[in-house]
Formats: sequence, structure tokens, C-alpha cells
Amino acid sequence: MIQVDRARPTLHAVPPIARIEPLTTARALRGPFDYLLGPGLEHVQVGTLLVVPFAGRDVLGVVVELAGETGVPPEKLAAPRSVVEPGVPAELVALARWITDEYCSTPARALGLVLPPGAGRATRPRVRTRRVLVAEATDAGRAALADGGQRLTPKQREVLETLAAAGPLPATQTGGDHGGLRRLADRGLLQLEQREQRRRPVHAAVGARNGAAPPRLTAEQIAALEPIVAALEAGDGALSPADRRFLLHGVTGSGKTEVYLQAAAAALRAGRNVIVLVPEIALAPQTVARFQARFGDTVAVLHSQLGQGERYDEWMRLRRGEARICVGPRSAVFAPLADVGLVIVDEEHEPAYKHEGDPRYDARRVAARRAHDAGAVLLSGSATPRPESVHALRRLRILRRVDGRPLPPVEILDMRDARHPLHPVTREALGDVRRAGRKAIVLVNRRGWSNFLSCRSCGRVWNCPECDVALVLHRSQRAVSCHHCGHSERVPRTCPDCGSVSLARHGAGTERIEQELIEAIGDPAFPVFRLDADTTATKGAIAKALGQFDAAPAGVLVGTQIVAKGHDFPDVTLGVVLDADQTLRFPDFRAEERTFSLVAQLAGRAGRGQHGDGRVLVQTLATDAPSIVAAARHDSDGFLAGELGRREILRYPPFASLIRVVCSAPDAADAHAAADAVARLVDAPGATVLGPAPLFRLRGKERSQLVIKATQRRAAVQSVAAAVDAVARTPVGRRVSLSADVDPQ
Ligand SMILES: Nc1ncnc2c1ncn2[C@@H]1O[C@H](COP(=O)(O)OP(=O)(O)OP(=O)(O)O)[C@@H](O)[C@H]1O
Ligand SMILES: [Zn+2]
Repeated sequence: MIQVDRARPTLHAVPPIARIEPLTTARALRGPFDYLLGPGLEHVQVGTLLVVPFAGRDVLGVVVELAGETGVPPEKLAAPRSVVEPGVPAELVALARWITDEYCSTPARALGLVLPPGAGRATRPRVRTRRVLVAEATDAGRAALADGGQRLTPKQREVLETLAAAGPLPATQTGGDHGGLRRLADRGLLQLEQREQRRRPVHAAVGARNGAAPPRLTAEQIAALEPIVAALEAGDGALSPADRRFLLHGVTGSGKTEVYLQAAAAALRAGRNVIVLVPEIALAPQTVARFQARFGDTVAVLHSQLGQGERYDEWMRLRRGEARICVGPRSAVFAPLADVGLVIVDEEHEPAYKHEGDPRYDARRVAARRAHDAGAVLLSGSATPRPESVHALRRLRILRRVDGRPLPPVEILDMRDARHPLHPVTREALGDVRRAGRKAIVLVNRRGWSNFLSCRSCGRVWNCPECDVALVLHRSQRAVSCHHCGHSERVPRTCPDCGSVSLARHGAGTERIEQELIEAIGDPAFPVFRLDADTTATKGAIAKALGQFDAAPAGVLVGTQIVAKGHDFPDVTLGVVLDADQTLRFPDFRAEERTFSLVAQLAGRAGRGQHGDGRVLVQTLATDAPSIVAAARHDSDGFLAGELGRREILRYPPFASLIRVVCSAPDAADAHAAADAVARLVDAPGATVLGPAPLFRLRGKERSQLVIKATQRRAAVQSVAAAVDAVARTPVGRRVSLSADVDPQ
């Protein structure tokens, strides 16, 4: 490896040079590095994976540029050792390089996002295509069966008959052994061949009711689809990039998925390929199933719950163009499709689009970038879009549900004097649903039994020893646990400070509400299903629970936010939100947006079927909160206008970009000093630095935070990245871990 002296470049014209980013974790080394492409490597392109000698060992590297000259004397250039197949498309290399700069990351980390499944840092691929030996009868073999001209043993006849009837079969399914098959192959009676076998992922199909035939669109769906299709059919350069970015803002139940499906069909007709992002694969079984029902094997699904072999095969199908639609969560934005013509972002308001590890990318922003680079149409959709998207994208409205029903009326229930977690009106309404044999959904945005425990005599509160937060009681596990670090201990019986045995439980989570509902309803024919992180820890559990609720003739689904996510159950007539202001109590500029979307999304689950109108109840202490009032009126335009006005005054996104820097260390003074040092170094036009401010202790680490508000995003990101790097190298910086998060959620 040779570091180029960029200050005094003496350029040498030489045979092809590959600029390669080695996939190492070292932050200090700044690539790319030049390597000489000798004989046998003429076919190397941008995106080719190569094993290269680097810092005394062999590492995997990605070609990011080809060049005809170099600043390194040619005799000092090393040569790559070997090519590792498959490589990645050049456009994904460009996307990864953009992410490096956009999200304060490193080239190796960003390139790690676009590699084929299984090709981590190892210099040898860990997964490959699976091959099986396949036997197929030849014409001679068929003739031998028919005229008996060839001598065949009964066993040989049986094998040939099987193959003649079934067509090509894996050798193990022919009934013959290996030697026997070989002998028949040698006589030309059958053909033996290694063929690729696809590992096919299986998906739970929840409620894919609409089969493969598209329904007739409503007038509003047609009006929304028209400009999208026009943009897909417009030639290159006919439209500006801004005219290719759409926001489908349709009320819950307005048939947005159908618009996506038909837009995808239009893209395929135009010869282009499609990426469909969903917030979380486990929460989107209906969307996945609808795409598969409509497009069959043209759809590949990519997500982390697949086995590595399945993921590899799906990735290869996309890479080779055998599959032309990729459906998946945020990482599917890196699908290796060529010629992408349409990128869909479903439920674009969902925080799951933000990746919380380095690189801390926002898949919505990456989707916009990828669409821009590919000349593709971007189609984001939601019933409760983010103010950012309303501000930036061409908005297409759908105001009515496909079934022509109005959105259900929403009542706000004042809980300020309540003694019981369920308001009397809520109890009554549940009774009505039970008598009518329908379904209800109850949202409690917190799992566990109660939020915290305190001692009635001395006031002690049980906190996590590692984090500054209260421990939550989980009765069935007989434990109190921390929802931040997972710390868990036995439920206390006495107070260790004063010895009192009188302990108070405060608040109600899903576990307690489940119990309250069972007691209040008291009817085995009206079951209560609970859906939260505790009941769905195992793979496939969410889809299973949703499937059970869907299949039940009647009942209640109680759970955390999961219950409000885009599900389409036709017989839900009541939706209830408990403690609706809980999300407002977070000190976060998105608190209003989150609260509005939670209430509006839950409201959207009710009254979608032919069973008459739905009803929605919102229990809250903050009956006047603008986000709750607006959601109760289904007034998303009013809410968005108010929210955009507020953000403009306060300079929050979309009127500025936010960058958050968190410094954490065992010692609070170190964390604060590091944050302070970063604050002093950040210097970019139009950027203001807020903080340092203390954050609550997490996993035993004291934390200090800065928030940078920037009007010139790129300059601010660069300045923050440089400041963080500089502070990390100081004595105090070595005792602190620093992370920079662009577009924090
Ligand atoms: N034109 C149509 N005619 C009849 N049924 C339709 C039509 N379009 C969509 N549907 C059906 O209406 C139901 C609701 O559609 P869909 O789930 O796409 O709504 P949505 O807008 O995505 O709602 P949400 O925002 O709540 O997720 C689905 O069962 C879908 O198959
Ligand atoms: Zn903890």
C-alpha cells in the first residue's frame, strides 16, 4: 500500500490503475489506494471486489475508480491478488461514497452496505450459489423406452420412465443411485448436469385478499396514478428531477398500495425496475403478499430474517435481472438492480427508515438520492406524511376511502380524574363491540405491567443501576426490567431503604391492560390478543399474531404501536388509544408529529369493512394538545400547516438540517469536556450549536449532547466530522466515545 502525496503530485501514465477502498475498520487511513491491474485483470470495473495486499495482510477491497495515471511511481504499485465474484453495480459504489460524506461515516462502512450477502470483510465469499446434480431423459432415452431397442434392466427402465414423465429432476429424486445414473448418461440415455438451485424464502401471507386481479381504481386513485405514470413514461431529460418526486398523501384505507402496484406495473412496462421499501418486513406481510400475488417471481424479497443462502439467491436474482421488483426494509434501497425506474417508500413517516448503527443513514434520503441518480421516479406514501416530505415533494391527495365510507368519528376522553385505566365510555364501547361480535384494537404505547414502582413510605423509586430510568414491572416474568439496556431483577417485596412492604405500582402497560380487558369483558368467545415486543420475540411471531386476530371471528387486539401499523382488517369497528399524550412528554421536536401520526394511524384501522361505521376513542390527560385535536378531526392539512409554521420559526427540519453529537464516557466531566471541545471547533456558515447538554445515563455511561442546526448541510456535516475526528485524538477524546448523527430521529 502506498499513500499518495496529494500535495506534490507527479503523475505517471501507466497501464490501468484501480483505485480501491480496502474494507478495514481503521478510520485514520484515507483511501482510495492505487493498485496496478496486470494481465488477467482487464475486466475489472468499478464495483469489482478484489483481494488486495494492504498494510501487510490480504484484505477485501472494492474498486471505486479506474484511472490511467497515478501519483505513485509504477514500480512501487502493488497488484491485486484475485477477483471475488460477484461484484457490486457501479451505481451502488457511487451511492456508498455519497453516504460516506452525507452521514459522517467511512468508505469501508458505507461500502459494507452494498456488498453481496455474506461478503463481509472475509477475503473469500461465505455463501455461494447452491448447485445440485440434475438428471433429464434425452431423446435417445425416450426412444429406448418406446421401442425397447436398448437393453434396460427393470431398475433402469423405472428411472427413465420417471424422468420421461416428470422432466428434469434432482438426481436424488430419480430413484437411481449415482453409479446407475452415470452408466445411463454414458450410453446417452440421460443427461446429468450441475444446475443452480434457488433457496426460496417463504412468507406468511396475511390477508392478501385481493388475489392477482387488479381492482377497478377509484377516481381519486386514477387521478393520483396519472402523473406518476406520465413521469415514468417521460423520456430522459423530459422532466426535472423535482417533477419526478411524489408524495402520495392518502387517508387511511384510501388504497395507496393499489396505486403503488399499478405504478410498479407501469415501470415494468417501460422496461425499468422497481424498489419498494416498507418500514419493517414483519409489520408489512400484507404489502409483501400483495406484490407477490400481483407480480409472482418477478418479486424478490430482501431482509435480515432470511437465511444467508436465501438472501444471497434473492440478491443474485436481482443482480442478474431475473427479478425486477425488490421489496424489503430500509436496506433494500441498496438492491443490486440495474436501471431502476421507480423507488417506492411506503409509510414514509415511520422512524424505522433511520438506521441506528454507523453509517446512520436515513433510507428515505438515500432513496431520493438513488432515484435522482438513476433518473427514476420517487413515490413516497403515507396517511400521515412528515412535514419534510410535504415541503419537498409533489403532493398527490386521496381524500376518500376506497369503500366510500367516511373516516370514523373520534372522541377525546379526559382522563384527568380517572381512577381506572379504562374510561367508562371505553368500557361501554367494548361491550357494544362484544355484543355485535366485531373486533376492537386498543393501543397502549408501553409494554409491561406498570411504568414504575415506588415505596409508599419513603418514596424510593426503583431505577436501573446502569441507566437513569425507572425499571418497568413485567408481572408474568416476575421481574422489573430496563427498557434501555435490558437489565432485569426480581420484583422487590420490601423497600431496601426503609423496610416497608407497601409498594405502589404506577401507570399501566400492555400487560396490565390485557388483564383489565379480560376482566372487563369476561367472555371467552371474545378473546384478547396481545401484541408487543414481549409476545413477539421469536421470528415470525408478529405475522402469526396478526394472522390469528385476522382469522378470529371477534375479539380485541391490544398492543404497542405495532397494532397501528398499516394493517387492513375489515371487521374492526372500534379503535382505542390509551394515554395518547405519552409521546408528547418527550423533549423532542418530533413529539407533535409522532403523536398526530399515532392517533391518526390507529384511527385508520377502524371502520374499514362493510360492517357499518367505526368509532375511535382517545384517552388523554392533554385534551387540548394541538396534535391530538387535529388527529381527532382528521385534519392532517391543518396539522401540517401548523407544524411547518412552527418549524420554520424554530428552524427545525425541513428549514434546517440537524446533526446530533453524543459524547459518552464513564466520567461525566470527560463527556462534557469532549462535547464542549467539539462545540468550539464546529464552524460552518449558517450553523448554530446548541449545548452541550447532559443526557440521561445509559448502560453505565454518562452522556453529553450537542445539536447543530445547519442551513448549509454539506459544510456543516464536514465541519462536524472534522471536529469529532480532532477531538477523538485528544487525551480527553480517547476516554470518550463520540458519535455524530445526521438527521437524528
Ligand atoms: N379501487 C379499489 N377498489 C376496491 N378495493 C380496493 C381498491 N383499491 C384498494 N382496495 C382495497 O382496499 C383496501 C385498503 O387499501 P390499502 O390497504 O392499500 O389502503 P392504504 O391507503 O394503504 O391504507 P393505510 O394507509 O391505512 O395503510 C385493501 O383491501 C385493498 O385491496
Ligand atoms: Zn438500564
